[in-house]
Amino acid sequence: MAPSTAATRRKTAEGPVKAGRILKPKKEQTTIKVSSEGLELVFPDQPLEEVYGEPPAWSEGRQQLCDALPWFQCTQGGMYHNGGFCYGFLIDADGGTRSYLDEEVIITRIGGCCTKDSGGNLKLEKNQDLGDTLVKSIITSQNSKLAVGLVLGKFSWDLRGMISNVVIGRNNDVLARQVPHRYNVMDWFRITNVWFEKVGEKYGAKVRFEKLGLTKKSWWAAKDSPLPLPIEKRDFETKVEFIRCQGCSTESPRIYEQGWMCLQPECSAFWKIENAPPPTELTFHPDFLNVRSPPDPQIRSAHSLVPDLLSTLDGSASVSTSRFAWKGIVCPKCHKCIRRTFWRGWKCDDDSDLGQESCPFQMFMKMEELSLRAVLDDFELSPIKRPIPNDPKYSIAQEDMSCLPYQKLTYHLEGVGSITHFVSNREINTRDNGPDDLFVGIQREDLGLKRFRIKSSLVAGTLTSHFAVNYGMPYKYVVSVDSKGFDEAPEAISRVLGRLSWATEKAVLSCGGSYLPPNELLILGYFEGMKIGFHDDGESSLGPTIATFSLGAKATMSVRMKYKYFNGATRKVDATAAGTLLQDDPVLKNCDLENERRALKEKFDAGEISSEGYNTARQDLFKGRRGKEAPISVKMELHHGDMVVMHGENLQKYYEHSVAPENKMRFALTARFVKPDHLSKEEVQKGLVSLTPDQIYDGK
Ligand SMILES: O=C(O)CCC(=O)C(=O)O
Repeated sequence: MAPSTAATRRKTAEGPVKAGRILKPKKEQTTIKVSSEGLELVFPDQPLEEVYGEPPAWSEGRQQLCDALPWFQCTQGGMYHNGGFCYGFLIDADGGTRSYLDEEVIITRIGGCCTKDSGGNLKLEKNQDLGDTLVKSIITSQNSKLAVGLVLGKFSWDLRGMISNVVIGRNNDVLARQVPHRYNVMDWFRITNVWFEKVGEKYGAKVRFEKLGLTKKSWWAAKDSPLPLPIEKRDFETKVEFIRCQGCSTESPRIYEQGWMCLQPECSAFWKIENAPPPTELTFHPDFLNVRSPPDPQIRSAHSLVPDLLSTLDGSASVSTSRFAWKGIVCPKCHKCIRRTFWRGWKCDDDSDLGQESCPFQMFMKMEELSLRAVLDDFELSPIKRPIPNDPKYSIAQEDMSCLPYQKLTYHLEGVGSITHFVSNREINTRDNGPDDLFVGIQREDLGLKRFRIKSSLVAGTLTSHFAVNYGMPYKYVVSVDSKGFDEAPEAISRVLGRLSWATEKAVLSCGGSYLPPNELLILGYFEGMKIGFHDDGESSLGPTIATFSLGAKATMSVRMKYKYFNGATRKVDATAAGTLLQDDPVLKNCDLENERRALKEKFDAGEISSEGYNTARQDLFKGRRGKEAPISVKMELHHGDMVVMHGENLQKYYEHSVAPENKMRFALTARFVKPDHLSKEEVQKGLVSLTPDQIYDGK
């Protein structure tokens, strides 16, 4: 027999708890509630039992976990599947009715096909069958003898000032164990059974996992529980009984104590014990819980449970800036999953996950300099003068000779603004203190580049896919980046500021604008595979001009109209709810339904239709149309040494841009004018620029 669990059986006043659906109690409640298909059972709180050990890896945030574990790369949902296989599974608050967990066996629902009801509880909204992607991938992993990594979530809430940790336990009751963290890596498990249960009027899939390594006591076992029996003393003879259904001739296992049922949803005998619906209080058959599969060397995991990324880093620049080097690691001291927040490495008490206890571990690499040869495939082989792209899909640039040796290309977006691309070349790049020297210089400085949390991210805690640091006036847009004063700026930064001031002036004056000297410089650093997604740099505290200087790897910059201006309405929340109409539709050139929208706007402006009439007409116009992203208007290849100046407030208001570098290391240094109003004296002080004559750039 398998070792008996030492789980404390918890009883309610009414009797044993029959299900493991956990509801978050309201603040003032002092009891834990467990629902059994609508029936809420209340039992008194009791002290938490200590667990036997420590998880091999853990995190308080989902992002950290996913960043460090290759077998659990899903920031949402309970299952990580890829290419048709299930690799990782989260056992969290909503395992469904009859969830079960002991030291070696876990039974839970497969997830998916659910919506949240008004209380935030998951409800099956449609039948989950063998065609469901999650069900298919779990069955494929089972058939392929692929072990699945399990993560135990802590369902915690503050109960009378103490954190409760509730785990579903043996015979469907609830274990109150001190699960140490929000996410706790358990172990590798084999999938032993996948079947369907009726839930209300629908049916959904369930899975039984069995721990692969039976020799070691599980860390989540109760502290004082007995050690597991040695393998040679285990009972591998007990088997789950399989019975053939007379209706569909398919075998189903005997899973429930109360009787055998056909578990094929399409069979008329499905979910019936002797032709009658089963009792609501179903429990698992002891054999189904106690059966253990004999060791099978063919069942293996596809990954390491806790990858040792650090041991693979040799300190060379090409390794430390590669894609895998900005993955998370598992702290070798405290086993916390840590993201690579810092340019030079990892720090266990980084501030990417707020409110965590700290551990002194940090791993900062020396970061050897990367040569231009390593990041530019066509270094020394690239054309001295680049042909101007004239793909009719995109806006065509106008070239002028006013800034030679730069090729000066200007894209005019009617009624919106202009984008000026200063295309560099070998002559410019190789000059003393030019882009080639600056690429080396900037790598030598410890600029304090860091990844920050994206404030508006759909998935809380997402970090930017680039490192950033700000100099000069504070710039708090998109991410809040602590600003350092220009008086602390290294030489290379001041020289870049000189260049960007030159480019800003040239671009702005040539389109009749007024030049505001930049007083802020944001440095972005990209490793292999990093990028900046679509965003705008518009903010009322910023001037209308933004100038960017590129160093290192080539990148593609794309500029497109924002969704709402292209479509005339905000994004639909879901297929049924229409997006909100723009209050004041600018009807930009090349927006969707441009002529129709313009005609309606003209009628409205001329007072021929009321505001309701205008809205109804627009709603009719957009009816049944799927909104879509605007096509790319301007596409630019940004090369080492190039500068781009975006000018016009409306450009940031109506358009957005993204940049995707192509190789291992790139820096983008972006200068803006931040309006000094509302800033403190100290903040204004940071933005004071005094370039030496040598740092002022003359365009050569
Ligand atoms: O990497 C780049 O060139 C883009 C920089 C950028 O978009 C920004 O700083 O807002």
